[in-house]
Amino acid sequence: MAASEPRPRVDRLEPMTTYGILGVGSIASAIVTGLCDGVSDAPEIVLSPRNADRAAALASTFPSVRTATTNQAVVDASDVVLVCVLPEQAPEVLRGLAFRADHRVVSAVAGLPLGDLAALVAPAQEIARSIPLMAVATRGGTTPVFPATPSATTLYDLLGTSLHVDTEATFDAIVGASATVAAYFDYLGTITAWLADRGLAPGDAGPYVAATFASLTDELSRPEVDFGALAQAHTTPGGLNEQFARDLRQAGITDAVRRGLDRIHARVRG
Ligand SMILES: NC(=O)C1=CN([C@@H]2O[C@H](COP(=O)(O)OP(=O)(O)OC[C@H]3O[C@@H](n4cnc5c(N)ncnc54)[C@H](OP(=O)(O)O)[C@@H]3O)[C@@H](O)[C@H]2O)C=CC1
Repeated sequence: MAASEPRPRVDRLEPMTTYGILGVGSIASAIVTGLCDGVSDAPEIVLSPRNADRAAALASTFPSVRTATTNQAVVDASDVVLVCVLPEQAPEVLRGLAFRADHRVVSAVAGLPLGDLAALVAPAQEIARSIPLMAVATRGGTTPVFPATPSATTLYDLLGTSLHVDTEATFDAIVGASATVAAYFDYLGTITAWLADRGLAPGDAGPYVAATFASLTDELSRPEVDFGALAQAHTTPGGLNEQFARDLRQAGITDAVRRGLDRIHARVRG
């Protein structure tokens, strides 16, 4: 199945769950799309009013989606509240809202610790952090959740697979690891620019590099993925892949990646 083709939904939705979403940006749009696109019994979803154009576009595309007039109206109408605002916006947005004890809260906000989140949404008890990626739009996301509350695991199993994480420190390490995507594209961009500098038309260089790495997707899709074995499988002794990997290691790239991750982890842990 192509990566962009929506997967069939696994039917594990609790009956009558209404999702409320605070912050209708990129990740919220992906979640709404994954919950609703091609789904005949999509859940009711209530969107916060800010970013009205994006909310209106989702509401007009999916019949079970509507926009509330205030953030409090989103919370009042919802069983499960998804927090999808930016980290710096979250305390102010949540502080002004009244939650019920039976509200379930799932936060996508990177860097907002569970304890701080719990204080902001009190008296709600069932609270989880999560790291959704854009693949949730096609129900192909693997989403780390901490703790693995029923509402968080149900939601992300509908959107692909939930990954249950045991401690908040490990969860924050995954937040750090998820910050490596821009660097990955920068790496591919560097290879593309280098090829263009050596005469390949820029319009051909990008698609060539993209196709080279896209062709590896199947190898990444296996549940028992082993990066050491994959590296070995792509290495001929004395060959070009071996030389390039050695050059990068000797230049300190591996250590730089670890140091960068350490710095991100420290930042996420505050
Ligand atoms: N994008 C991603 O791949 C991932 C994102 N996340 C997390 O998800 C969260 C959202 O990220 P992302 O979707 O990329 O960010 P966006 O900036 O795209 O979305 C945030 C949205 O929140 C809205 N907003 C701001 N203030 C309020 C408010 N008072 N009430 C209601 N809505 C408000 C913003 O509106 P406006 O534009 O008008 O300011 C914007 O639409 C972040 O905390 C991020 O850490 C986590 C994993 C992956």
